[in-house]
Amino acid sequence: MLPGNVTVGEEEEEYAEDCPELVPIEAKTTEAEEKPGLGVKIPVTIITGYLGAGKTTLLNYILTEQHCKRIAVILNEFGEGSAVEKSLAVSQGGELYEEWLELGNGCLCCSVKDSGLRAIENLMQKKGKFDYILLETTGLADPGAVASMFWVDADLGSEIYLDGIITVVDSKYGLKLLDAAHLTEEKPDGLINEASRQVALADMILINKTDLISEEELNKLRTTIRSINGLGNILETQRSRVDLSNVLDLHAFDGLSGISLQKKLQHVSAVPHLDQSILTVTFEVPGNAKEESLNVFIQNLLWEKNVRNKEERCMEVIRLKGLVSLKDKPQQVILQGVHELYDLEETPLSWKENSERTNRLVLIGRNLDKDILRQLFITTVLETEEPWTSADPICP
Ligand SMILES: Nc1nc2c(ncn2[C@@H]2O[C@H](COP(=O)(O)OP(=O)(O)OP(=O)(O)O)[C@@H](O)[C@H]2O)c(=O)[nH]1
Ligand SMILES: [Zn+2]
Repeated sequence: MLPGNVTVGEEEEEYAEDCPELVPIEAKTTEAEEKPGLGVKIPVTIITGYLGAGKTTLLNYILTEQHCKRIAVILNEFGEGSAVEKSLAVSQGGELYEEWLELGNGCLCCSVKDSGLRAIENLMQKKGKFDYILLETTGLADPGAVASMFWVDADLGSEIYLDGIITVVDSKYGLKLLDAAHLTEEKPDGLINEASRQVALADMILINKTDLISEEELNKLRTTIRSINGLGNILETQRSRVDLSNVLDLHAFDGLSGISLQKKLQHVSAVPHLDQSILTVTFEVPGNAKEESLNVFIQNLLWEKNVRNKEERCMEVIRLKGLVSLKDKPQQVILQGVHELYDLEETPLSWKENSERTNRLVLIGRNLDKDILRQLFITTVLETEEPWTSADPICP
C-alpha cells in the first residue's frame, strides 16, 4: 500500500501491531524484491538547518526509533572534517565510510560523500533495499536547490518523490541568526540569509535545544519563525526528539496532501510585517483559472521576478503552495513551487458540483504584497476578467 493511502497516525498504529521487533535485513530484502509494487516511488525527506542545529541528532533519532521502515541516509556535505565526524555519528560504530550497514531496527544506512544528484543515483542502484531516504544537507546549504533536483531530473523523478523539508532551528542561536537576516536588508536581492531561507522552505520546523533558552526567548523565536513561514508546522524539541509521524510521510509536495493542504491553507497565519524580510502572504479568490495565464503569473514571479510591490521592489518568492481551480478540469489542482521550479498536479479530489470553485495561494518570500498579488491574479489569471493592461505592476 502506498504510505499516503492512510493517515500517518493510522499507519503508525498499523505498523505497531504487525511489526516484528527485529527483522533480518536479508529476509526483508527478498520480500521487497518479490513485491509487485516495487515500482512504487521512494519518499525523500530533506533535513536542513543551520550549522549545529541538531540535524544529525534528528537523523540518529529517526534511525534508532522503531518505525518499520528501511531508511537510507544521504549526507549532503562538503567539508572533509565534518564528513568523518558525521559518518561516525550515523554509523555509531565507526564503520567504514560509504559502507552499508544495518541497524537493529532494519534501517539501512549509507553515508554518501558525493553531494547532489550523483549520491542519489548511486543510492537508487540499491533500490529494493530501502523504502525511505533521509537527506541531511550541510548547515549552509540552500534546501531549495536540493529540493529542486527532484523536479529537474526526470529519471530520478520517476523513482523517488520529495516528501517534505524539515528544518531544525537552534534555539540558542536561532533568534540571533534570524534577526541578523532581518537586519541585513541591504544585501542585493536574491541573497537572503540562509537561515531564514531554510525556515521559509520548511514543511516542518523543529525549534530544537529548548533546554538552552527561557520561555520568553522561546516565544520570541516562535513569533519570528511564524512571521517568516506562516504555513509550516512548528514543534519544540530537545535532542531533536519528535514523534516520527510529524517528520516522515508528510506528502507535503504531492496531490495526496490535497485535503490537508486545503485545510491548512485556510489557517495560514500571516503575521503583519513591517520590514523587508521574508514573510508569508496568502489570498483566496473564487473562480476558474486559465492554465496558460496561471503559468505566466507564476513564471513572472518565479522566473522573471518582475512583479513589484508598492515600494517598487521586485517580489521574490521562495516557496509557493496553492490549491487552484483550472478551467475545464473537474479535479482540484495543487500548485507547488520551490525557488524557480514549480508544478501543477491534479489531486484525486474533485470540485463539488454546485459549490464555489476557488483558488487559494500561499507565497513565502520577500517584498511580497498580498493586495497586489491578489489583484494581479484576478486580472490576469481568472477566466472572466479583462485582459492584462500595461498599468500592471511589472518591473521593466
Ligand atoms: N543542549 C542541547 N544540545 C543539543 C540538542 N540537540 C542536539 N544538541 C547538540 O548539538 C550539537 C550539534 O548537533 P548535531 O546534530 O551534530 O547538529 P547538526 O545540525 O547535524 O550539525 P552540522 O551537521 O555540523 O551542521 C551536538 O553536540 C548535539 O549533541 C538539544 O536539544 N539540547
Ligand atoms: Zn549534522
